[in-house]
Amino acid sequence: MSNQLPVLDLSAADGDPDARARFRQDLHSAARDVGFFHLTGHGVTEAETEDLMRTLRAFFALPEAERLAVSNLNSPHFRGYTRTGDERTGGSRDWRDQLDIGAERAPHVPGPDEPGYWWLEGPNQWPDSLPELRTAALHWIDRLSSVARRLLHELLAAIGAPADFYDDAFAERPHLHLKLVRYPGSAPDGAAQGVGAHKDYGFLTLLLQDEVGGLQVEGPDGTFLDVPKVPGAFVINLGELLEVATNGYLKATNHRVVSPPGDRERYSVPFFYNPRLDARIEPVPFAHADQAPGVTQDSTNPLFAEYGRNEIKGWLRAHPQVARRYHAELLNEGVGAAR
Ligand SMILES: O=C(O)CCC(=O)C(=O)O
Ligand SMILES: [Fe+2]
Repeated sequence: MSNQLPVLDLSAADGDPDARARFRQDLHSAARDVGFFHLTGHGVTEAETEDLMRTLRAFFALPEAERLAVSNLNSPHFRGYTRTGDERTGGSRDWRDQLDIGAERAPHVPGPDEPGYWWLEGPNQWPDSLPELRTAALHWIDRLSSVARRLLHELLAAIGAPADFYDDAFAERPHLHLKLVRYPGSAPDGAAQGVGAHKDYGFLTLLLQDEVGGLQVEGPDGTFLDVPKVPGAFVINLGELLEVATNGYLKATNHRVVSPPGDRERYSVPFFYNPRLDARIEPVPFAHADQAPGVTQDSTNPLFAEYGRNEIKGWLRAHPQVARRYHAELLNEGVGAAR
């Protein structure tokens, strides 16, 4: 099955009251029933998108040595380039390479009384020979945060919650995260795992994908549906913190990427709209709170209301080499127990 997800037009939120009410209704159902949808009317132009994609292609076309010069094995902050095959999801090897980028900040080495998740704050690594990458990526982070902020406000209003309820959680030092990703065709052993089934850890993910396809979302009956590209649209999905925030009324949805056939490459750019690492996500009061079933109980993937804890569990299990090299003490404490 394909193309089953709703397409929502964010510009309707600024339209007449009827259009806005309809938009919120559709947003409410899409977020509650599937947790995945396409978003148009976001205001990001084709030229901006083309600019980012051109830079992304230039990055992956660099000689491997230049990509490895910014390897995340150099970074206790999990920033930089991950080689194909070095990342794991669901305990199995993913077949993609990627560059992890976040807000540009000085390293935050946690003191003895500070939680280990402060390691996630730190500088990015940029390839010397592609200075335009830094400009394009930081611009994209800026643009998409304002789209995500509007969307989160609309979503909260749509479920009958105060739209600004989480503004403090995002104030000053939101832990924004961008990934440039390449799926380089199928792995030699024929395993089809581009990235294994998982949920995202924060509030909202805004994904730009090319035409190749392979992204799949898990439906309520456990089968995975294709999410083909809709021109001009971002794919939006809800992360674990929105599930925590609404006590399970909204669900973080499992998704995965199946490797493209043969040596066909696929590119994607997920942007994760995340709050401050030390934000504690209090339950939001909202109109349907009495229908909330509680958050998903999964002993292999506990959900934490303190965002930094929820985030670092994911990094430690996805990047075992970085974890072993720099964070043995966190592994020993059981932070990010494998799933
Ligand atoms: O590449 C994609 O389409 C999705 C990637 C993804 O789900 C992730 O990196 O969290
Ligand atoms: Fe994801």
